[in-house]
Amino acid sequence: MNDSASFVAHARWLIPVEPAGRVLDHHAVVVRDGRILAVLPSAQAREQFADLVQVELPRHALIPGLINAHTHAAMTLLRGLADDLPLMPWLQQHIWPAEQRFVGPQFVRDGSALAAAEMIQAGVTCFSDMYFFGEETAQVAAAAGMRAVIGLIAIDFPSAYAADADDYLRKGIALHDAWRGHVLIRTAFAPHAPYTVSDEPLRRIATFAEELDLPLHIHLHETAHEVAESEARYGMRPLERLAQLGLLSPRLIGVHATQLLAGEIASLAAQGASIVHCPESNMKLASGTCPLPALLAAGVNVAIGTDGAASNNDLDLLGELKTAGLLAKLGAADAAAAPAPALLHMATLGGARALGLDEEIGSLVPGKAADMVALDLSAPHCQPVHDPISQIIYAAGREAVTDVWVAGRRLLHERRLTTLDAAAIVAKTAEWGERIGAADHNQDSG
Ligand SMILES: CSC[C@H]1O[C@@H](n2cnc3c(O)ncnc32)[C@H](O)[C@@H]1O
Ligand SMILES: [Zn+2]
Repeated sequence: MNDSASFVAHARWLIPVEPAGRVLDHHAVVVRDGRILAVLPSAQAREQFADLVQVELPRHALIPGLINAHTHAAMTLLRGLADDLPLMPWLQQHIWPAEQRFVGPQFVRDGSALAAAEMIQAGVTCFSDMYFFGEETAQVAAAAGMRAVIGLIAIDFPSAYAADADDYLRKGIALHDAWRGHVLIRTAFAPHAPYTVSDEPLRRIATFAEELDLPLHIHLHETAHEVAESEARYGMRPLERLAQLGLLSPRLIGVHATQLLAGEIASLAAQGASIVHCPESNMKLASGTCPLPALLAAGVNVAIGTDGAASNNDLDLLGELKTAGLLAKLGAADAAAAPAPALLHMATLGGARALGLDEEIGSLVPGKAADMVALDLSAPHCQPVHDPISQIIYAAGREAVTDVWVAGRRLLHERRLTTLDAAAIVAKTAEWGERIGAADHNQDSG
């Protein structure tokens, strides 16, 4: 652990997330060896911990690091490639052909570095990824000092990454073994979706997830078309099929969930499963609306994700929270739906719980890792600060993020990336932009 992992951060407002909705004025977080030792009034901290470096955040709110619970990091290189399409034509006619043509280790490395830079600048300290060549994303995240949960993917069709179901599983387990015990990198099984993974691999994945004690991350009930196709093909809805195959458990992280019956919400709650809400991707692809207020009312653990940059088109998690709040209020015709503290919970403790990391991250309490984000609320568009939590979500946004720490290491220092070379990343991205832009991605255009 480096020296800088021990310090005292003094914030104008400290928002620990636990207990929910609490805002502490003029409080400090004492960090020792990358862990939170204490949270206490600043004046007291200055006396008791005078020997440590004092970090001053006089105009700032200090919150737990944000957790992007569903993304495809390397898809930053496909940002804006195919807008204004619904999910299946978007995937089948544009994204999958482009991936077949371009995705390889270097693509994933460069795209993941771009995503890491964007996410750190937006206050994201941990992301859960689902993409080909996860080893590359793991290396990029670890080198950047970010936490990541790398998806051990499975899909029924061959790719540059793997030939068949056995190959995907073998490579996934090798990836898991290679990173076992790493401080920042974890893994999760990540079968793509019920409509692209057959029964046999899904059954095996459920068994492996139990044996290895890993989460199970899958796109689920993303569109009405997915549900109708499952009914026609299997005689049941996707969630029911997953339940029959042994996937419905506290490990399950279902992403999107725009089509849920009341009984399905009840069984997700009863099983302790988690849902990742991706409102902007759902809106952009016109996939449907995740019933956030009903999920929260039923006690389902809800996290938030951006999805990939090709269907969003950014990795701005605070922006995603604002969208989630506005959409919930409109959809429920209830301005009290999804209050700001509940939204912040989704991006912190809710994400941590979904990923099985809630003992380690998700709130600013003693014992947890010092994953923290400082936001400067002094800009005109953030003034006055009646309610810092509301301000962060509805007025400040990612532009206010000035400093980011993971396990006490400062990855963003007064808006400057410390572990990534932004100029080099942008230059490499421009090269990919030219290569990808020069190609024809529309499978229908002959
Ligand atoms: C097996 S790697 C992940 C796979 O998922 C594709 N993808 C990206 N966004 C979505 C989405 O919203 N729904 C379904 N699939 C998606 C991505 O392009 C990769 O092929
Ligand atoms: Zn996705």
